[in-house]
Amino acid sequence: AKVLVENGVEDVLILEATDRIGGRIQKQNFGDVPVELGAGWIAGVGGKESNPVWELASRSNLRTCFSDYTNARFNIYDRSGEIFPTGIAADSYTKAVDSAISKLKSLEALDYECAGQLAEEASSPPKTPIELAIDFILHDFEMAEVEPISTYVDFGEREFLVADERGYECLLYKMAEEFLFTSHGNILDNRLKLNQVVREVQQSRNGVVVKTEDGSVYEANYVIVSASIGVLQSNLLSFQPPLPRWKTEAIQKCDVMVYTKIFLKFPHCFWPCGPGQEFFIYAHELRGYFTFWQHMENAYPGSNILVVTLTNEQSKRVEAQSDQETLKEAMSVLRDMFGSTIPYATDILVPRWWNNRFQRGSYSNYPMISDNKLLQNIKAPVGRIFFTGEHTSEKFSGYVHGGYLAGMETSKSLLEEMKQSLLLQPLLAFTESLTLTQQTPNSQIYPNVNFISGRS
Ligand SMILES: Cc1cc2nc3c(=O)[nH]c(=O)nc-3n(C[C@H](O)[C@H](O)[C@H](O)COP(=O)(O)OP(=O)(O)OC[C@H]3O[C@@H](n4cnc5c(N)ncnc54)[C@H](O)[C@@H]3O)c2cc1C
Repeated sequence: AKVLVENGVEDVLILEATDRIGGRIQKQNFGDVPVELGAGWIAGVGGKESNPVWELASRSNLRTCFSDYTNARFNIYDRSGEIFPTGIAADSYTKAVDSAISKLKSLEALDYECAGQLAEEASSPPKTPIELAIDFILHDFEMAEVEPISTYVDFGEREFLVADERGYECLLYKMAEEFLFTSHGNILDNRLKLNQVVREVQQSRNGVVVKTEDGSVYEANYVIVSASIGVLQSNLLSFQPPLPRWKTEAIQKCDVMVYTKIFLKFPHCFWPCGPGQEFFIYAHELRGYFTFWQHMENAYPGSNILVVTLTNEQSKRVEAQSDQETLKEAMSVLRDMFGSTIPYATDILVPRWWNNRFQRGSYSNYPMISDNKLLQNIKAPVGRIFFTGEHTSEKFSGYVHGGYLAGMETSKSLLEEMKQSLLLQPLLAFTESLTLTQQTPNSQIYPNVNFISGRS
């Protein structure tokens, strides 16, 4: 929206389903400190190019902490609370990396259709708890993307955790200030409409009609849909006429990753907090079972908060049960690692990204071997409807900077399209006056653009 306004398209409307802007960037106070339920890190810093989100953060003096994961693999606990000896951990890690790389190479060498099964057969699957834990860390975190990972190659390998009272979302408010009317940090501009759940997008030759859940109807020349890939896969939004098959097939083919950070508050700290101990791992027979832990003492000293990250099936499982059941499970894991005398957590916070009908997951995850056509089809406009969001970013899908850069790129494509249609206007008007006798041709192009979502 900011790019459009800065290029003279002032008549924009942002329709956001929830009562806040930010989407998957969301701060919540927990145990006296602000925690990030969604994006927490600025990933890709210190490289040859500057990450645009890092630049925004620097301009806002956002407080961040460097995250050093290098030691995590040497902090692997077994179920009796013993830390695996460094040699065993290093060997298991090397073995898992080699196996992942050879699996990837065999996938690349084979036809995609049958590659998955053959590669599975070629590599020996992880079996022991330590192998399963390392496999989880590698595939659900470090190597979840196709190599080379553009974020690290272009912007650098360092990652910084946002630890600022204003939250990661303050970057969005800062951006809003530059093109919307704001006062004391509140957005008062009526071009932002909150609590507007878009349910239907109807397009015709002349424009687009957008209908929301509360019965409001908006008309525009163009629409940009920036709902997540999970929402596009769900039945929240309907399109009239229906989207073409190449579009719906591409949308359905993209995987959605569920990533859940569970926060636990304790009366005091009982875990090691020295250098290299921010991240630790629990090895269990069930892959991904409360595997990846982080303490928040580096971000907020004295906060006594632990964070455990679950993904995919484990995320969906805990979302479906009560927080008290999840707390019981987490406590039993912590007692395995640190003994039975540790205090019981006084509070728990379990975000539910999968069951959130305005998200349906955490971020897009393109198949390891996918042809570029899939992404091109997901982002391609359909007539007057344009698509944006992290899932449309060619190089940075899954990240905040992916969403940010995709928004700018989509708006530029739309500006280009508007320019082209203005150039064609006299010609169209002439043809219409020939065919529609007695009717005044509607040759006026409205500058307004309806824009779905709070994130550009
Ligand atoms: C738990 C978690 C951890 C993450 N960690 C990181 C990280 O550390 N670093 C990083 O860079 N990235 C991370 N990400 C990814 C990052 O948050 C996203 O890639 C990015 O924020 C997506 O921005 P977006 O604008 O594409 O989508 P969103 O932020 O999802 O914006 C889409 C908006 O559309 C609205 N909407 C949906 N449907 C409708 C509708 N029908 N009508 C109106 N409005 C609608 C939604 O409410 C939302 O506000 C994480 C995400 C999650 C969930």
